[in-house]
Amino acid sequence: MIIIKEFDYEDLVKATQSFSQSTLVGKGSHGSVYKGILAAQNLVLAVKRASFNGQLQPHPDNVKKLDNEIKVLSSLRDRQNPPVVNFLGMSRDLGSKENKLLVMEFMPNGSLHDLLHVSTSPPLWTKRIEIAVHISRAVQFLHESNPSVIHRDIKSTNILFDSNWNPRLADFGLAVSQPDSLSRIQPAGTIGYLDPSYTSPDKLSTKIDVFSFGVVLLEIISGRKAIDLSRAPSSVVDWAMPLIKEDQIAEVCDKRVALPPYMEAAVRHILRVAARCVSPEEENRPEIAEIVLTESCHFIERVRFPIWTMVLGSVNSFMLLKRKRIKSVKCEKKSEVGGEISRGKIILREILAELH
Ligand SMILES: Nc1ncnc2c1ncn2[C@@H]1O[C@H](COP(=O)(O)OP(=O)(O)OP(=O)(O)O)[C@@H](O)[C@H]1O
Repeated sequence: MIIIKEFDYEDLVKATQSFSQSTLVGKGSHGSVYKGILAAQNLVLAVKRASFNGQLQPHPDNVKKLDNEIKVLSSLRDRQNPPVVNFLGMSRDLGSKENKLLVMEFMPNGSLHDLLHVSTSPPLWTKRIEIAVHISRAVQFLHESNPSVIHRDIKSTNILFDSNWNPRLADFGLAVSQPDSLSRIQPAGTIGYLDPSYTSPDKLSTKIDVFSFGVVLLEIISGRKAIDLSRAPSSVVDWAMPLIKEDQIAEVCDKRVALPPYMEAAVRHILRVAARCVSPEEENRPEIAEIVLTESCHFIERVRFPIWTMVLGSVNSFMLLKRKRIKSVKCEKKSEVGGEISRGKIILREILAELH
């Protein structure tokens, strides 16, 4: 992986065709992201610029958020292949706020939000579980980084897929790094994902990310948006919680894709984890490490187990077939050896002979 820390501003202007509409990927609350191609280095980039908010200069609040994003992403850069969007660098400091640009690896496969709510082919259940496990690891990576990072805006639009369709956490505009002066940071986030008890700066903790992660889990399993005003209740949490409590798992599951019976246990487990994550009381929510280290192993084991039962099932059918075919052989063998040879041994010997 090529890591370039500082990009020439003019090169980025050229790469994005002067921030043309045709290269605009999307606009967020504080910045716009453009797709850029640096032909010389054979790099496809996502270039983020602070929004101007109708002014001639980028708005200072937006520049602050972009600065924050650069600071947090650069602090997470050390690890190889981090589960967050790959930070490549920024524009060389020319002393002008207008020229401040964040440069990331381009994520070509859209967001989890699009996959769940826009795509005409919603993800299969194994993919959903894989995504859930990946995101839990990404959140753990942030919380266990040194210094620890709280994302504060975990949501399906901020989970982007890389070229291998692995989900990565993006948009660190609201992220806080622990040594920051926490007492001055006002609560922020996105309605529908925001921990309702996060009402004052002193309530900031990693558990607010755990709450948002729980909402994302509910979204992944149900295929419902975090907030859908066309439904009652509009919040996925308010809708799903009573159903999970009554163990009405099938009711919560996205009906666009049939849930294979062997995956029911894994999905039930994820929904129970989600219910704990979105618990109104912070102390009842698990730490992300607990979810990743214990629960995700269960997800995988529970999903893999049926594969083994299928393999064992096929071996069993094969044995039965063989058993029928060698029934007569068995009698001949018995008389041949003149002794009591166990039925199992003969069957096994015959099968092994055939396999040779
Ligand atoms: N590295 C990237 N590669 C490809 N697309 C990206 C990348 N980063 C962001 N985007 C896309 O650019 C758009 C703007 O992203 P941004 O993170 O600024 O805001 P947002 O998450 O959409 O909104 P908000 O800031 O309100 O949370 C989104 O459509 C997002 O999917």
